[in-house]
Amino acid sequence: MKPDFRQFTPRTFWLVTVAAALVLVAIVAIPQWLSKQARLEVLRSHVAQVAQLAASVVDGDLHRQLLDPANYTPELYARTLAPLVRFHSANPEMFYVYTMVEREGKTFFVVDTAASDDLKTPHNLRASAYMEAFETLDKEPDPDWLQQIASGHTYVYPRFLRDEYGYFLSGHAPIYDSQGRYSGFVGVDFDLQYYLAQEARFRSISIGTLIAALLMAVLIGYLAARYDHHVNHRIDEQYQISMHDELTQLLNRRGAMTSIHRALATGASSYAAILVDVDDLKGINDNHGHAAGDSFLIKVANAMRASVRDADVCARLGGDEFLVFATGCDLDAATEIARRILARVRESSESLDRATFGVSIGICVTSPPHVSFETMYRHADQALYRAKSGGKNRYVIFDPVHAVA
Ligand SMILES: Nc1nc2c(ncn2[C@@H]2O[C@H](COP(=O)(O)OP(=O)(O)OP(=O)(O)O)[C@@H](O)[C@H]2O)c(=O)[nH]1
Repeated sequence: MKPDFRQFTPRTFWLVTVAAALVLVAIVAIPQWLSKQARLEVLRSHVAQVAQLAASVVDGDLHRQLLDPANYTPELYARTLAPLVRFHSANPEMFYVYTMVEREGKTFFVVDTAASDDLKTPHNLRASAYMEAFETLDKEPDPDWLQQIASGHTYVYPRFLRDEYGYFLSGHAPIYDSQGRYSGFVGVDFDLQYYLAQEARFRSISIGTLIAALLMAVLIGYLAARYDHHVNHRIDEQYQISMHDELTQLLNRRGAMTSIHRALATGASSYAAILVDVDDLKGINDNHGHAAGDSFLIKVANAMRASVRDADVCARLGGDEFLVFATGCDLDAATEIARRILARVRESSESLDRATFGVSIGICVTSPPHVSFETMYRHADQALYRAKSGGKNRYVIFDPVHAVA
């Protein structure tokens, strides 16, 4: 059989897809987020090392002299700057390389490699002037960052920060003169673009794995929804089989009882129980074979089905006993149903070429408040007994006068 791919339960599809997407995206995204943090940490330690190297190339004695504006000469500035320019030219991934000094909590540029014509850099840099004040536009993440540098630590910002030169991850390392005195500090700036260029290589992998996770979630949702549909379909099929008679496809006793209880709950004005019993089925079996008996049972079932409304309960209770349970059905309507069944059975037995084939019918009609199926069934059965004893192939209405307790 060709599979029908539309056969699935949409509700299950969406529930499972969303749940699977949450789990899979979390499984994919959390390691990605953690590895992004790890990559930033790797970059920070790289920036720290570069800052330490830059600090080590600065002549601390010259730099110490330059910290006092009274000592400033272009010549002293150029001599102090020269080794830093060579260092910067050898490491073109850096943006700005400079030195600074702190005065009363504020920072001022001392030398800046961007001020040198000898600097070899692919970047278009704006040079800061000697003793130009510096300020970040973002809030300083560590209020004591200057104290940390002054006490000998290499300080790297925890994240990229914005100042008037751009977005940078900056590293700062202290400079010491030949007597070991703290003499200002070096700054190296790594531009955000540098970081983004590194990250771009990971981004396509991240997006690819996220899309794969989402597609996987959709597939899981679809397979779960198909399985759910299949299982429900099988359960439904089993339920239908358990409720129906195999030979006639009418409801069986269990199916009848379920439908009757549902019908009784509707609180209709009247109910009719019409019991139909095949006449002399044993004789039919004996004389014409079991198959003929079966065939007649099917004809009786068809005659009953054709004589009632779709909403009425039409069942084979077992053997040769059938039942119609009709809701909102008064005595006239019930009698009419019985007549129709008899007529149709007669028609079908003519086609069987056996005038003796027939059914007997017992009718019981009741109105609320005292509607009990068990009682109705018993009364219909008493009426049926009278139909049989009265000569068969007829219907009899239950008469309380003949009631047997
Ligand atoms: N062919 C066939 N016969 C069945 C089936 N179920 C029950 N029977 C037969 O139906 C007969 C019912 O016998 P009885 O209850 O004596 O009823 P009856 O022979 O119809 O006689 P009356 O009801 O008195 O008219 C039995 O011989 C069962 O074997 C069935 O599914 N197919």
